[in-house]
Amino acid sequence: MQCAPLRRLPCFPRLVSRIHNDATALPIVNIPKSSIYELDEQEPILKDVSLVVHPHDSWAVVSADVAAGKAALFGALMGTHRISPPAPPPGGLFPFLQDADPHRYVQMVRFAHRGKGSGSGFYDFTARYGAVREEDKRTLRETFFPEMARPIHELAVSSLYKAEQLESPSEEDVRAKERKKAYFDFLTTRLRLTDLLDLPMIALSNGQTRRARIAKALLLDPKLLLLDEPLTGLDVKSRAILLDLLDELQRTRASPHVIIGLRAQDPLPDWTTHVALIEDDGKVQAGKKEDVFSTTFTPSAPLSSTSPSATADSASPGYKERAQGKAIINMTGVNVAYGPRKVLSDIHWTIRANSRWHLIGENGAGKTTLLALLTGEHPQSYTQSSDLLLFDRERAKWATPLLIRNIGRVSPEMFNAFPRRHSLTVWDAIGTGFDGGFVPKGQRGVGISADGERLEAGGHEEQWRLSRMHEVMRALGPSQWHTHPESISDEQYFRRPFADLSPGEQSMVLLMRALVGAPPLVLLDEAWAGMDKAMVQAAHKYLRDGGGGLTDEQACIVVSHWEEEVPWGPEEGVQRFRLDSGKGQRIYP
Ligand SMILES: Nc1ncnc2c1ncn2[C@@H]1O[C@H](COP(=O)(O)OP(=O)(O)OP(=O)(O)O)[C@@H](O)[C@H]1O
Repeated sequence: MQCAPLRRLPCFPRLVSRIHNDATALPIVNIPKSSIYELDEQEPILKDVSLVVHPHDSWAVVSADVAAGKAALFGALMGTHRISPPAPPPGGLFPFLQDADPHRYVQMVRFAHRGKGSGSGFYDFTARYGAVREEDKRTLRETFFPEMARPIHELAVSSLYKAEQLESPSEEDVRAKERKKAYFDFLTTRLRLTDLLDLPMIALSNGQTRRARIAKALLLDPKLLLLDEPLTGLDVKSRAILLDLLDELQRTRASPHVIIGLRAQDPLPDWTTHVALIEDDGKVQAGKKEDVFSTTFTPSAPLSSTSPSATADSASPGYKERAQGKAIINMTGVNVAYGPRKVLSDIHWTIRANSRWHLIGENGAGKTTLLALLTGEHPQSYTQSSDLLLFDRERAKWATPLLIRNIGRVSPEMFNAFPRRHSLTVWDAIGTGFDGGFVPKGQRGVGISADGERLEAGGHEEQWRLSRMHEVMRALGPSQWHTHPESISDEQYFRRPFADLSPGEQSMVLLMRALVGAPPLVLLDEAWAGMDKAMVQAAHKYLRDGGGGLTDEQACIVVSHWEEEVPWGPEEGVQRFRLDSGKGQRIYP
C-alpha cells in the first residue's frame, strides 16, 4: 500500500484507515440539548448542553473558573455521568462508532490530581529516591509498553520460545507488528521518552510520566481520545512538542480524534477550531472559537516556545531587591547521582529568611530531587555532610520528625499520598501541619510538642495553634472562594470529611496545612493543581506581601512551569533558581 507523503509522520496504514475519513462522515460526539448529572443526583451540574463534534473540527473543553463542570462533561463522555435526555438512536452519543464498543474505542487520559475514593492509607512516596526496591524495578517500557519489551523467555531460551509458536504468524500480523513498532518509535522519539524507556518507572519525574501516559494512550489506538489538562505539569518545551504532535496526528488523520480539556489560564492551541466553554453557572457555550470568545471570555495568550524565566538573566526594570534575613538553607556544592546518571551537580544555593523563590527547570531537571534534599527525604541528603546545612545543622544531626516541623509543603506526590480515610476531617488534615506528619495528634487535633509530649490544655502554644487554624481558614476557606459562601460556615467546613472535597478544595486544605504552623521554610510544588480561579486568587493574595500568609521570618519556594502561578512579581523581589543539565543558577526575574 502506498502512503501519501506526510510531513514527518511515518506510514501507518492501519491507523490511517479511520471510520470517519470523508465529508459525509458521522459526528464524533452528539449531545442534543441535554443536562448532565452525577449518577445519583437530581440537580444537574451542566444545563442544556448542545455539543456536536464533527470529524474535521478540533474541540477544546475549557472551564471558565470552576473546574467541576469540565470534569462532568468528560464524565458524560466516559459514562460516569448521566446525560438526560440521552442522545437518540441509532447514532447515540458517538455516532461515528456505528455501535462499536465505546469502552474499546474511547480513551481518556486525565492529569488533574487524584481526588475522591483513593483509599485510606498513606503510601511512601519517597521510595523513588532510595535504592530501587525489587517490586519497583519494572521499567517504563515493561510497565506501559509491555508488547515492546522482548519476552524474557525469548532472551533466556530462544529455541523454546520459537517452539511455542505452533503456526507461523501471517504476513498481515507481521506487518501490523512492524507498523506498531514504528509508531511506538515515532511517539517515544517525539515525546522525548527514548532515554527513559529502561529506567524504573518509579524514577520518572512528574512531567516524564505524563508524557509517557500520553504515548501509551495513543499507542492503544483509540478512535476518540480525551486529554484532560495534558499541559499541566509539562515544561514549556514539552507543551509545544505535545501540541505540535497532536496537530500533526490530527491533520494527517493518522490518530484518534482528540478533544482536549483546558483550564482558563491555559493557552488555546492554534489548531483548535471549536470550544465548549463551561461557565460557573453550569451553562455551556459551544461553537466556533471566535464566536465563543467574542462574548465575555478572553483566552490566555498563545503558547510560546520559550518563557521569560528561561531566558532572562538580568533584573527587569521594576525589580525590587528584598531585605533578607539569616540563612535558613545553605548548599555549597551539593550533588545527586544514580549510578552513572548525574541529576544534580555542584549546586550552590543559599535560601534566606524573607526570600521568595521560583524554582524552574525542564521536566526531569531535578527540582523535586532538590526539594527532597531540603526535606531530608532523599537518602543522599545524609551523604552531603557540611555541603548541605538545613536550619544551621547537617542533615545527619537532625531527627527527621524535628526537621520536618520546620518545613511546610505541598507537592503532587504528597497530594496523592495523603490519607483519605472518611473519618479524617478538614480540621484533622490542617492540624497535621503543626507536626508535619499525616496522622492527627493531640487532644484538640493540633499536634503535640516537639519533645513528643501533649500540649498543655489551654496553654499558650495550644491557644496559638487553635487561633492559627481559624486564621488560615478565614484567609483560604470557603468565605474567600465559594460561589455561595453563605451556604457553609468555617466551622461546618472544618467538620467536612477531607476525602469528600473536590480535588481543588483538597489542594486548598493542603495549602492551609503547609502554612498553619508558620514554619521557616515553605515549599509549594504545583500547589494550585485543580483549584478554581477564585481559589488561586485567594491563595496568591494571602501569600503576597501584606496578605498575612508569610512573615519576613519565612522563606518560600514555588515550583511551577507557569509564570502566572507565582504569587510574587519583580516588584516583590521574587528570585529565580534555575536547574539545567544538573547545574543550578540564581537568576533575576
Ligand atoms: N532512582 C532513579 N534512578 C535513575 N534516575 C532517577 C531516579 N530517580 C530520579 N531519577 C531521575 O532524576 C531526574 C530528576 O527528577 P525530578 O523528579 O527531580 O525532576 P523534576 O525537575 O522535578 O521534573 P518535573 O518537572 O517533571 O516534575 C529525572 O530525570 C529522573 O528520571
